[in-house]
Formats: sequence, C-alpha cells, structure tokens
Amino acid sequence: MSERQTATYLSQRLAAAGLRPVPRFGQNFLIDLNLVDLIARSAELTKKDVVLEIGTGVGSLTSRLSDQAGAVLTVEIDNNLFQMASEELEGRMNVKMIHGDALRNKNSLRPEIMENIRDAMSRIGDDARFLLVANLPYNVATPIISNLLHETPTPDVMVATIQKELGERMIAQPRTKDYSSLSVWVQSLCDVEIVRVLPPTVFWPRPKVHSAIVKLTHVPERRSKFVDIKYFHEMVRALFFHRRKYLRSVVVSAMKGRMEKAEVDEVLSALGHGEQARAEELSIGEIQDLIEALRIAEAK
Ligand SMILES: C[S@@+](CC[C@H](N)C(=O)[O-])C[C@H]1O[C@@H](n2cnc3c(N)ncnc32)[C@H](O)[C@@H]1O
Repeated sequence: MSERQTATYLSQRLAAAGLRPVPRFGQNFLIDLNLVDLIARSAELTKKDVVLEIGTGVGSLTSRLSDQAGAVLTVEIDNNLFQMASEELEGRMNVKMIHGDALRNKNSLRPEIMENIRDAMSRIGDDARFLLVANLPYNVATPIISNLLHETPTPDVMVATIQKELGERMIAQPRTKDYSSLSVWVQSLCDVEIVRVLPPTVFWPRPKVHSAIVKLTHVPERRSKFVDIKYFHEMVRALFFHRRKYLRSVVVSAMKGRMEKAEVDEVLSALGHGEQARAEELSIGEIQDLIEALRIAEAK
C-alpha cells in the first residue's frame, strides 16, 4: 500500500468507528509501511526476544513484532484504539495487550509492565533479550526511555520513533546547544544512534515536526561503574537545570543543606574545574567523576 492508500485506509477505519486521531495522545500513525519494517528490522529480532511496544495504535507495528519476536507486550492508553487493536491482533498468541497509561507518573512506569516483561523473559529462558520497539507518543518519549534505563532488566536495545530534536539531544556532544541532561544520561548507559530522520509526510495526520528513528544499545559495562545510579541521574538533571550558569553556583545550589560551599569548592578544585567552568563544557566522563566525588563527599 502507498502512503496515501494507508492514510486513507486508516482514516476510513477510524471514521467507520466514529473516531478521529486524538492529538493529546500523540496519535500520528506511521503510514509508510517500509518504515514500519525498518523499525522492526533495526531491532534485529529473534524468537528469543521479548518486545515492549508503547502505543499500540491500530496494531500495525505490533503484528510485525509478533511475527519476528518471541513475545510482545503492547500498551495503549486510548480505549477506542485498544478495542480496534484487540480485534486486529486476535489469535496472536504471543501478544499481550495492556490498556492504560504506560507511565504511573513522570518518574516511573506502570508496574504491570515490568512484571509482564520479567514473566515473559523467564518463559523464554536465560538467553532472552528485552527490547523496546515503538513509535512513541512524543509527549511521553523522554520519561519512557529515561525510566526504562532505571528498570531491571534494562532493555538490551531500544528502537523508537521520537521527535527529531529529542534524538539530536540524545546524541549531542559537549559544548553544543543540544548537550543536556538527557545526552549525559542515555550516553552514560548506551550507544546511541539516529537510524533515520523522518519527514512529517510519512505520518497521518502529519505532525508539525520532523521525527527520527533512534537506536539505543545498552552497554552493561558502563552501568557497572555506577555505585548509585539514581543519585547520578538526579544530579545530572540538577547540573543541567541552569545550563548557562557557572558550574560552581549550580553545584552549590544543588547541594544546599547537604554540603558546605567550602566542601563543594574542594571537590571542584580537586577535579580541576575552575571558577569559569560550566556543566555544558564537561565531557560525560568528567560529569560522572564529579557526581561520584560529590556522592562520596556527601556520604562522609
Ligand atoms: C505515535 S502513535 C503510534 C501508533 C502505532 N504504533 C503506529 O506506529 O502507527 C502513539 C500511540 O501511543 C498511544 N499513547 C499515547 N500516550 C500513551 C501512554 N501514556 N501510554 C500508552 N499509550 C499511549 C496513543 O494513543 C497512540 O496510539
């Protein structure tokens, strides 16, 4: 089917059920089926894989994932789409659907999700992989990816369609405008790449912005360096909250009530960060060292 035919088919299917896409749920459906294939292919799925999809939509990506993976858990917030996809996916024994918000709150996923993932992985065995493969709703893409990096198991691979700007922030390097807490957080744990930039025309309805398929590959050796990953993530966010401010004043305010200014200065000067330093100039390794030094100093 061409993009136009898929868009017509989708709009007719929704209209027949008396429905329209709901903007607040980020309902921009991928209508270029080659790109749906590219997303699934980029994940290099096998029957040993357990895939989490957030945003079932009408189930077009879900079907492909079900063909290639061992098990698929798919989550959809919209009741009408959930009903439509349930019919579409009926009879697919390796697909489990959850109706509801994938997020419990900004900082955590719906607990049912990881319970189901762990169950499915234990059925497959020790060599099971866990992946996120999804055309994510833009407004929740950051908390979904960020929170999944806190979960056990952490996804081995995440292939997701997100807003292009967000993809650029994920791969950004120090001293660039896109370098942010998200860059440091995801690159501290994963190899990150932009697989493809997508124009608005490949979606129906068309979003106002370009999108990107990103691939994040978890690197367990990077994770094992962290003594307290939650502390690290919170501090990264605090360091970049006022990214143009001097590092010293950012650290002093982040550590207010926890550490004296003189102690902060001691940590910064021991690491060679002068008065003019800013968080956005520090490499990921330097940020990791700084946060670990603060953690140790605070614990003393
Ligand atoms: C960009 S569409 C993707 C749909 C489909 N997978 C596709 O590729 O065309 C995002 C989907 O996520 C759903 N959604 C939005 N927010 C959600 C949330 N917080 N939890 C679960 N699903 C959500 C929307 O209703 C929508 O179906």
